[in-house]
Amino acid sequence: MVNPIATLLLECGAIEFGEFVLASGARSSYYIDIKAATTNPAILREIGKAIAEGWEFEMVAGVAVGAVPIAVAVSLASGRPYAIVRKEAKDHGKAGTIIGNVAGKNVLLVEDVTTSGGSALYGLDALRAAGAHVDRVVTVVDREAGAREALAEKGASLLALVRVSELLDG
Ligand SMILES: O=P(O)(O)OC[C@H]1O[C@H](OP(=O)(O)OP(=O)(O)O)[C@H](O)[C@@H]1O
Ligand SMILES: O=C(O)c1cc(=O)[nH]c(=O)[nH]1
Repeated sequence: MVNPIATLLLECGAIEFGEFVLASGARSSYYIDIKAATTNPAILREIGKAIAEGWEFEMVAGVAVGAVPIAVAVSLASGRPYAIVRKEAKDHGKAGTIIGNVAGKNVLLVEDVTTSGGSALYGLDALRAAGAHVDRVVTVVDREAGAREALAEKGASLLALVRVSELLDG
């Protein structure tokens, strides 16, 4: 295994086999417990560094909850500000869906795992509606289950630190 992030995911036991229902409603015989990786500071730091060193951007953004620690790690590694896309709009205080001023910014959207791409598409639409320029999504693990194609239809490319086939095929 030459992909250092894939090695870290395997070492922390993030790949589990069993019966799982995914966010999209699909069923799967395996699950990438990405939170096992992103709650580990050493692994989170490496993920943040890999994304910060891999791509150019003015701001990084993530959809709550899973992508938030990743956006923060990328922000700390790059010195660039981050934004959070809420799953539900807040209706009190500074109401709204997006935390951070993304208008007119070249924003890199990050995801922890992509399966159907539903969460990434939601983030893309929300950021664009707020005036951000977003045409790239970087995911830690792409399950190679349609996200790439779904994002391409919206004019965005999906870039993955790890493809699930690398984890499953060894
Ligand atoms: O590509 P998709 O089919 O959208 O699936 C991937 C999404 O599913 C998971 O989120 P989940 O809804 O479990 O929420 P969480 O991040 O709040 O845990 C994961 O964190 C991704 O955001
Ligand atoms: O599609 C999902 O919901 C999903 C799949 C997976 O392997 N890991 C995860 O955290 N979410």
